[in-house]
Amino acid sequence: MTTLNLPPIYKSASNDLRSDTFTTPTPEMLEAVLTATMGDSVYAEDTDTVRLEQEIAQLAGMESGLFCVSGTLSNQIAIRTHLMQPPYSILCDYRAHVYTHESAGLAILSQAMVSPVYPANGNYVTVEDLKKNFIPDDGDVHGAPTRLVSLENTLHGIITPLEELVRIKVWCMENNLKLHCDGARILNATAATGIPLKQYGEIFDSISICLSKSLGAPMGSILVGDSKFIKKCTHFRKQQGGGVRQCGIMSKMALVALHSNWKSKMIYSHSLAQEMSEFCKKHEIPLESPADTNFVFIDLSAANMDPDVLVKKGLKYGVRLMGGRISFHYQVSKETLLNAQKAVLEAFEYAKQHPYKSDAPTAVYRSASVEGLDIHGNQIKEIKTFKY
Ligand SMILES: Cc1ncc(COP(=O)(O)O)c(C=O)c1O
Ligand SMILES: C[C@@H](O)[C@H](N)C(=O)O
Repeated sequence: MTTLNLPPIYKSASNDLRSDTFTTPTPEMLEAVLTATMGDSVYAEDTDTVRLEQEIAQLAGMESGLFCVSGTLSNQIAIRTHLMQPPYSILCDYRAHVYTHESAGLAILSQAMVSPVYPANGNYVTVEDLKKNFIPDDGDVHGAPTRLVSLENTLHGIITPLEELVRIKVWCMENNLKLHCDGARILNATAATGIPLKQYGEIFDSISICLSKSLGAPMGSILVGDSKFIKKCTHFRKQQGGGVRQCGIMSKMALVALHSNWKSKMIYSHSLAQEMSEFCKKHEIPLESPADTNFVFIDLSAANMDPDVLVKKGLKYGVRLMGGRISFHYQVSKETLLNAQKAVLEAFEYAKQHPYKSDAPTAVYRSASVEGLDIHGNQIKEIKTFKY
């Protein structure tokens, strides 16, 4: 095994709590690239990619898998493939990524209306919530009948209980609805609950499984479903520019991540989130939702906390934050957790003296670096306000 002399750019994301998307490739992943297969993936000729797709599909108990360069692409082509003959609509949580953060893909690619669902329990959607927002295909020309339910598990790090997923599945079958899972962090759910991915696979018609989130690969997702469905998704993937050539470079790094002890890595990140959650509770810092897995969501409005102050406190302690969402992943160090706790507590104490109220719409994520540089590398005059 050669020892690559990596340039500093490959610094680990040990102090980056903006998202679990910020993990950087490990030296082992980079070494593996040197022996990656080099087939053209548009023709499904790349052995490492085919292997990755098959391994993930098998893990999920599904017939086929398809490599997508992003979770957004994976979600959008899945939903597009399930839907036939508009007008139609989909049901999803009002916070769902497919609805709020995929650039209106549902409206543009699928021509779908969305009925956003507000869970009565505040955390995860139940079948009762869905029934309240269901649009029947009863011939009424005013409506866009519900054709698909898209769930996100985990959503904001919250796990939907298996029994609720089963209840939703039964209802979907009774109403001839497709059921998709945005499983960007379904591996976190399976690591936290011990429920095999295959059991989730029995419930959903399709699952988008991100490689680039807590699993720690640098890129990509695997969309799983039955073979006929995946064959059609391949068509939409090409249409959307997702047919990539020598994909083995990416697939080999994902295989390294998949063959590592990913469950214990995720459980470690969940333990950090738990420590942060307990710390917040100890100091009566309000949280938006339970820290079931790798996220802690500070309730900024209840805390009267200015997200910009929190981000700046983070920088003071050498921690990268984006706002009230604090994201943990396996590369985060214990030292970073302690520094983040200092930053959060100081921001909370500051908020007591300078309560922050804002009715302005706030972005949830940001595309600019928290180090004060925008995406073009120009110095940001001031850090933008955003919700998380
Ligand atoms: C829940 C969820 N779904 C889907 C995505 C989209 O994944 P990608 O960023 O790879 O498009 C993300 C963000 O990365 C996400 O957080
Ligand atoms: C920014 C957002 O799209 C990404 N999925 C995240 O959770 O960080």
